[in-house]
Amino acid sequence: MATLPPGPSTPRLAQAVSALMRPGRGFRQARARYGDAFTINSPLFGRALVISDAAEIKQLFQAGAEIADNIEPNLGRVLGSGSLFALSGDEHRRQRKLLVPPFHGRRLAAYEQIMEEETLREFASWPRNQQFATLPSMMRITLNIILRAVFGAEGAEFDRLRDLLPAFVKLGSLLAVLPVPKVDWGRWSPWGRFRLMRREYDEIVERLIAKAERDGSLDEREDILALMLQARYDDGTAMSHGDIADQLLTLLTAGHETTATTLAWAVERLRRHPDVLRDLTEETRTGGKTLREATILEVQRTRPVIDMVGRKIKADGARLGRWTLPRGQTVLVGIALIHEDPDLFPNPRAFDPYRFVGTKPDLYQWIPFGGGSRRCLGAAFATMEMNVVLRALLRDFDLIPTALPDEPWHSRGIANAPAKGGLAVVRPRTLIDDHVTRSADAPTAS
Ligand code: HEM
Repeated sequence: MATLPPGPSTPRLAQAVSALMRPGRGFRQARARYGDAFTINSPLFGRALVISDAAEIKQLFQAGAEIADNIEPNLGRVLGSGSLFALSGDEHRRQRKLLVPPFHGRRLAAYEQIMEEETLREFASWPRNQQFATLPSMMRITLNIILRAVFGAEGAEFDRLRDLLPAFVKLGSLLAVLPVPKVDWGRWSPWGRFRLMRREYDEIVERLIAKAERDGSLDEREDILALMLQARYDDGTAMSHGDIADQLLTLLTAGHETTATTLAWAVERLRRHPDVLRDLTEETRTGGKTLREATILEVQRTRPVIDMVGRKIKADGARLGRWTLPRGQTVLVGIALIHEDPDLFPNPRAFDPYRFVGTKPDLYQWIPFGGGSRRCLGAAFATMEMNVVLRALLRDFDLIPTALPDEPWHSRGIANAPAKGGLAVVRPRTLIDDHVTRSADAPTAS
């Protein structure tokens, strides 16, 4: 048996409850006590090695699927056996190859219009001069964006999915971090309710697929469902309807809450950093984006909404940095831990977007999207989405700074959100503001 580093000796359940109640804290305390690698014991992962050393993380992310691959947590059971989250090795590679094209280049640019429209639609309902939590609003924006990107035109099925998915994702996200019970408690149990929702989701998707297959202009559509129906594996075969349903659900769930919680954190951080907010507002209103892009990077560094990713060791005696690991060993990468490494990010607890101005982060050190061959498929999509939403916010509203204490972390199951939902107070910008800004910017006559 491999010698793993020491770690907290509290019982499994206590470690899991603490991780849910106070996300991030347990890992930080363990790192302070045991160093950058330690062992935890959790009901979901068993005895797992947690690493946060940059070189070891890089090695793990770069290891081939025959050395380190999918951790296979409950996500597969929640999202379906065809979901990318459930697949390993060649099958993962095969499916991922088909899913990459909609998330890059020209295809990606086609979604910007949807992002702007959905943002403005939601912003129209924002209360003015009155405190409100932005998270529910960000959730509606990101849900509507991903629904439209995935299914294209709106309609009855679309409306039903808009109602069904928030509850479905919320329950699924919680079930994904709980062990599956050995006994089936029937339809009223959380898993039972989840199965009923899944059945309804499958029926809706089947109807949408049938409609799309009758659509004479399928090849002109930009939505992901249409692209998947036309995609072919290397051997020329098409995706099965079951696999399409699983992948679409994967995109709908993975792409919705994570982006919304990051946006709520952006609001929370910016209101507490008025200097950054002022520069950012000015930049946006004069058409720039450099500081906004850096701000998104810094929000994700300081408030990574997913605080760990995992891999399962697939080879006997695999070497990972200082460790020789047995087949089956779970390794977790502490995302928040490496983001707080002072050797990589000086003064790491400070919120300082300027650190990313004029430089791109190292993608093995700045890892809110994970890394390697399983890195988040929607990273570019999410980044563009956050950029569009923040651009509209800063352009159309004055976000009022606050002296309130920082919002603590709150675990929603998979994603960690600001506990008060990213409270905001906004004042709409008026034509008078625009006029004043323009006059102030204009060169003064001597
Ligand atoms: C700020 C927003 C987001 C964050 C923080 C995030 C984070 C992550 C993380 C940490 C992983 C696991 C990576 C690993 O194991 O190395 C992941 C995987 C994934 N994400 Fe995201 N994600 C975000 C948005 C999105 C969006 C918008 C989509 C789709 C539209 C998406 C789709 C996926 C998919 C399909 C995977 C599985 C990739 C695979 O197994 O090959 N994510 N994401």
